[in-house]
Amino acid sequence: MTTPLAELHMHIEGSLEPEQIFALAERNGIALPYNDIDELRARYEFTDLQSFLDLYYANMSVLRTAEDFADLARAYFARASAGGVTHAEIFFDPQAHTSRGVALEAVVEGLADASASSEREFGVKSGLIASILRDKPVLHANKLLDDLLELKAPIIGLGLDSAEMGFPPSLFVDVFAKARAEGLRVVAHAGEEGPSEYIWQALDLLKVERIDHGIRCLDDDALVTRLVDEEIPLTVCPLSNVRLQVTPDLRDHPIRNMIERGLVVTVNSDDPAYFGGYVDDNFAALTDTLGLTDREREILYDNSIKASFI
Ligand SMILES: Nc1ncnc2[nH]cnc12
Ligand SMILES: [Zn+2]
Repeated sequence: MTTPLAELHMHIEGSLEPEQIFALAERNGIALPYNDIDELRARYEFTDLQSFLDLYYANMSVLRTAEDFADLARAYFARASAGGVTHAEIFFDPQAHTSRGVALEAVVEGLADASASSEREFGVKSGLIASILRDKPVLHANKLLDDLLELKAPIIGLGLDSAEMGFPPSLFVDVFAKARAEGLRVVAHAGEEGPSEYIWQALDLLKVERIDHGIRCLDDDALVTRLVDEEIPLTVCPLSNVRLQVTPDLRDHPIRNMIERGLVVTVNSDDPAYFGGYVDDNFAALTDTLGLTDREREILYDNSIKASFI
């Protein structure tokens, strides 16, 4: 029997592979600013989070219909399943689509359709987490939640992502309070590029149940103690951290230190089409580079199931 493994931090738009970008551009009659896949791939060199986000949002132009979103999610489930994933809680960024004229209904319909059959088709139990773009106006976030509730979108939770610095969790207290009151599970990206203060805010003000990334907690001993004592899971993304230069090299990645300090760490791919691979590729890289032990792997797998909402 396969060992259960949950992927808890993966943006479905970040699983859009270069080949799919070209196929969807052709299907939807969209002109791309690249002549071929190699020219596109040459752009996958990032200096920080924003340099990645610029390309990530630009490439979404090919996603137009419910079918596009369903195909994207099915391709992810197939690949994740091959990599040993049995549960997946996937983020999507509704505002990145509605802002360019794609109806929220189309986004939700496509993703919900693929998610509803992921267990039967791919052996991956799944749930959807709508994520707020924190670098957009707060009023847009409130409207997004209202629209999702009105649509009765089959989401399990609300998240917070996009450019972190200068967009603290404190801006989103009201929308997170409403989401919790509506029975949604809540998570937030915090402490990826931003300071440990943003992790405190996500816990104290948004009352999140997991922190996405969170590696900057290591700057703050009192925060580490809190995260350990309250067993707050951190969804860490090692290859992402290296590609976005949050960590200089995988050899320097603090994941072992985090495990040793008793943090509830999980391993995830974040944006697998952009950062060098899926969750199994992240585990393989940790094994090759840091000599991840069988015991550490077992802890990380166990943590992923404990931290899962589904
Ligand atoms: N690593 C990341 N950080 C913040 N927002 C994101 N959206 C997609 N990937 C992200
Ligand atoms: Zn992320």
